[in-house]
Amino acid sequence: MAKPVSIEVWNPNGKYRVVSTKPMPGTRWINLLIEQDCRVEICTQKKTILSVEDIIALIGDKCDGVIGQLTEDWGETLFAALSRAGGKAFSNMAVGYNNVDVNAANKYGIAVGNTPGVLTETTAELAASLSLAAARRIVEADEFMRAGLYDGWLPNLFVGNLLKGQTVGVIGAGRIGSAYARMMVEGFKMNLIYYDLYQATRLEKFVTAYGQFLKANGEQPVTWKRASSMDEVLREADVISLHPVLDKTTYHLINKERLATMKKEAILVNCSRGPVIDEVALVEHLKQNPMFRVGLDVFEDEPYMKPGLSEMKNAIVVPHIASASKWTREGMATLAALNVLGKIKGYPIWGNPNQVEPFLNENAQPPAASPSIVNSKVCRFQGFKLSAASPHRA
Ligand SMILES: NC(=O)C1=CN([C@@H]2O[C@H](COP(=O)(O)OP(=O)(O)OC[C@H]3O[C@@H](n4cnc5c(N)ncnc54)[C@H](O)[C@@H]3O)[C@@H](O)[C@H]2O)C=CC1
Ligand SMILES: O=C(O)C(=O)CO
Repeated sequence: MAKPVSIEVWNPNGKYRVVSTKPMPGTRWINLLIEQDCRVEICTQKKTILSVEDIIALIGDKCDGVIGQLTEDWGETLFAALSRAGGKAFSNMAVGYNNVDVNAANKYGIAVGNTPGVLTETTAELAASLSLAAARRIVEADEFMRAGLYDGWLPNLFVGNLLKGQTVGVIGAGRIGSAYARMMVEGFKMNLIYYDLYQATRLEKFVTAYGQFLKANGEQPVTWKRASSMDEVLREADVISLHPVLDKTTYHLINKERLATMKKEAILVNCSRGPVIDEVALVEHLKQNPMFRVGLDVFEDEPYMKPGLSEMKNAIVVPHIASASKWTREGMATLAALNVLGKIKGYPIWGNPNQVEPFLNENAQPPAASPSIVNSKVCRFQGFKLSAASPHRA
């Protein structure tokens, strides 16, 4: 058993014990729990990634619910420990939950929450930033300036790619992929090609309408195409951004063979999960193709980078910050806390996890519901429909 970890306690006499494995931004999430008779314990240990043993120590003998992080390994061992402690709910403070073994949670009847929607635009904005930074070589140019190497304007200095009129490719056109596509199409007048298992109807309508608007104003219209295979996107697009979930079907989706099919001067952006790209193959491809550029927010073995990646001038690397805007991170904390609280209090599940705004309104009590439970079909909850008459907390 690991040594006891350091904690901060709020509302010590609360009836329900809720543990957060990390301090999270804002205080609304804490207040919402306290108002509903929860004792909130926040782990303040100076250790970025908690081990399974650390979390078992945090759960202790009595714990009603845990708010955890995507860096933690929520599998059989932790769900068994939470169940022994009387726990009913776990929520990731993340939309992605590839770190959670949902089957193990089901086995112990524990609800698993995630935090969709509140990070869509923030994450898409970072993907757009990386696309731009890669296209216009912003990081290389910044390093050059700071190194005192600039001695005057030159016709060939840091020449990059113009995005206007080029094709943006999106793999995984869900919430974030679609938001990114809209930004690139509207912001830079790029044409769209996308691949997803499902049709992105709203996105298609948006591009069609914007194309018509441009045409009516005497400009070249933008176009869209739903690709029948991922390879079609890789072959045709100039900038490709990855936004699928990480699962067995998307592990190493981008590998040596697929990199070879991409344009020599293409830009690849990844704000999904690191293992979607075979990072060793990527490093080799970057070495062989100096005009190929990448913008990476996520890595195969976080917090590490595969050997050679950090030396590549044609790679921009940032430390998994795509959802890091204040509003989003505070909102993620709120949704995660309300997922756990909802299950503890026996509230139903919100009908539409794509519309979580009512939970984020700081000027009103949130609905009496769990915003997003991914195993709701297995964990028994009452059905709950999103409507104007939705019950609100007193
Ligand atoms: N870097 C970061 O900080 C962040 C990363 N993420 C990652 O982004 C992912 C996507 O988030 P959302 O857009 O909210 O989820 P979403 O569920 O709305 O979108 C995921 C899309 O991927 C598609 N998909 C699944 N398997 C596929 C396959 N084999 N090929 C092509 N498409 C496939 C789905 O049909 C869906 O449309 C999350 O699961 C998470 O891992 C999310 C937020 C922040
Ligand atoms: O939400 C997620 O899935 C993240 O990666 C962090 O925002």
